[in-house]
Amino acid sequence: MIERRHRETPTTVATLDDLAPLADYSFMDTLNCDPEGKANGADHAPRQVFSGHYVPVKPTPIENPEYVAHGKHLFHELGFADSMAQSDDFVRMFSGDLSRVPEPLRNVGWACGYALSIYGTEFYQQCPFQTGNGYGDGRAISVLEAVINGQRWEMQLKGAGRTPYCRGADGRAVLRSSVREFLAQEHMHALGVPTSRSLSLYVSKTEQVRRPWYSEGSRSMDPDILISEPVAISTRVAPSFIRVGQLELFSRRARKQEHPQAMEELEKIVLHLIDREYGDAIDQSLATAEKVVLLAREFRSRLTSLVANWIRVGYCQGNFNSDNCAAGGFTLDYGPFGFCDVFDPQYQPWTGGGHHFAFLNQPAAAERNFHSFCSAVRPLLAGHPDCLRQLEEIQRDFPKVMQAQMEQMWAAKLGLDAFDTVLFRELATLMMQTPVDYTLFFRELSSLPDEIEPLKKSFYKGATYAADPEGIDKRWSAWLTKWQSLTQSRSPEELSSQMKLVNPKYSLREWFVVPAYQQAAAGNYALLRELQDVMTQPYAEQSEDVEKKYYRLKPPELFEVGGWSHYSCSS
Ligand SMILES: Nc1ncnc2c1ncn2[C@@H]1O[C@H](COP(=O)(O)OP(=O)(O)OP(=O)(O)O)[C@@H](O)[C@H]1O
Ligand SMILES: [Mg+2]
Repeated sequence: MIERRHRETPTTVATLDDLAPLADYSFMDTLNCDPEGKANGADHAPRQVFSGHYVPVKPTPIENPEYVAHGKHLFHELGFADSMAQSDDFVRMFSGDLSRVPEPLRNVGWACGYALSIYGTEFYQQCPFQTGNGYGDGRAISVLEAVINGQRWEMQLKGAGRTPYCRGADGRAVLRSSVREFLAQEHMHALGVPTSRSLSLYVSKTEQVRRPWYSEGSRSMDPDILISEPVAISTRVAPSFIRVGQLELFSRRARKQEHPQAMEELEKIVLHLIDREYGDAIDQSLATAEKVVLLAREFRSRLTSLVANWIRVGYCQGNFNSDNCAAGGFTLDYGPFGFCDVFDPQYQPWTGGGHHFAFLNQPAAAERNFHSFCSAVRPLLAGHPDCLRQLEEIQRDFPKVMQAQMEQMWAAKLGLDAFDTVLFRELATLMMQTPVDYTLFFRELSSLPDEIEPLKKSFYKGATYAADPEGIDKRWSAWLTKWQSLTQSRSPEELSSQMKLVNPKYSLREWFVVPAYQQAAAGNYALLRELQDVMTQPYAEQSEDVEKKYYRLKPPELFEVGGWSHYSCSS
């Protein structure tokens, strides 16, 4: 759990003409296109898509696009020149206008269907046709696969207009949600947590859409007004965007024998997933059934590690359905997410999300998604009893592996060689009763305080604390003494610096992001840039100025305010 070093390659891509030859659309030869799809991609009305892995769709460009931000670290990793993000042809392409891209870039993108399971239960109601054939990328359109420095990346526009899966909605994303997703992806990567990455963000200077939102200072749970917001297109990048829900779609069709190619389509999408996400871990020459067993084992390892990392950094995904669970084991879909302030096992910023997706329930939610994954790939093991048995075992042991990851993570946060149940239980109780700011507490602890005074910087001092401050302080002192005795064998310098690579100093709290997207909507990107800077070095001490602004408790007046502490709509 250390901060990623950014592998930078020399700039080789300075223009779209340099990028064009790196494009590789070979997936179109191995995966199936929707037979009813239109080659020109003029396919924007909601309809059922009965088969095929992808539908050709032309993005709908936003009007009068303006540059907002680009992912500088990703640009450098890819060898892209920073100046390209503001060049006319790049802006045009990544704000949705593919009409003039240089060959061999194509002027039609693609969208994919997927199914939905919520907490392990299959859903069809969200599909306008009640069949599952109308659900999928409703506003996400991929425009390119490219092999850059030996690595393959898919680039996907979000908010690029309607697709056959739009369900009657506008296919747009507003600047607010795009800024949130853009910053969070960069922050997550810098935290060392696997994630889709931010490439670029453009806003329209003229096009707006209406969305339900909160009036200023509103304490309502649900939005109480409709506001007009500028539309934006952000581009995210990953080796693939295959979701657990996507495997489920093809598996459901195979199970119900919906068409003659259904089983073959399931096998193809699973092999494609292995190729894009697990190429290093799974030997290509194996038979499909053996590959599937290895895939399940590797995905379990990635998913459990991912969720332990989310909890390490205080992240709640909020809507951890199977369609928001990337089969490559990284964070996907920053919708109603949040980074917590107060430590609260039930923290869930999304008012529609329910407790099953709350902060410390994420391991259980991940298990449900893993069950959905196992059910989806199981048909490929028919006739292979040994592989079926192995898959069952892998599925059955999920909680054990998850628990081991969690204990390892808590031990690392506390600078311990091994997890100590008693110490942790007392800490969790104290953190809830005081309560503490999660980020501040662990960061202060990482400086190895002699007494509890420095830790008090993280105290919110709620009713339980106020009723008996001396009593609680005493328990904190006793806890600290016990913790000190367990860490004594390590050199203090080494312990502290190791803990500071596990416990970030800065986290992307919602009340930092709100003013940044508000300013951005008024055309001022200064705060957004500052946040981009601060939050891409979350483990660094940074300047006194930065510390004063971003290393502090959440102001009391911002608790329980709609849009700042909770939200119902994320798009
Ligand atoms: N404005 C919109 N127009 C069309 N489809 C939409 C819109 N907003 C959301 N959707 C679709 O509704 C579904 C549920 O939305 P959700 O918030 O999980 O996804 P999202 O944030 O749009 O997408 P992703 O999971 O791709 O990050 C998704 O399939 C999404 O494509
Ligand atoms: Mg989603």
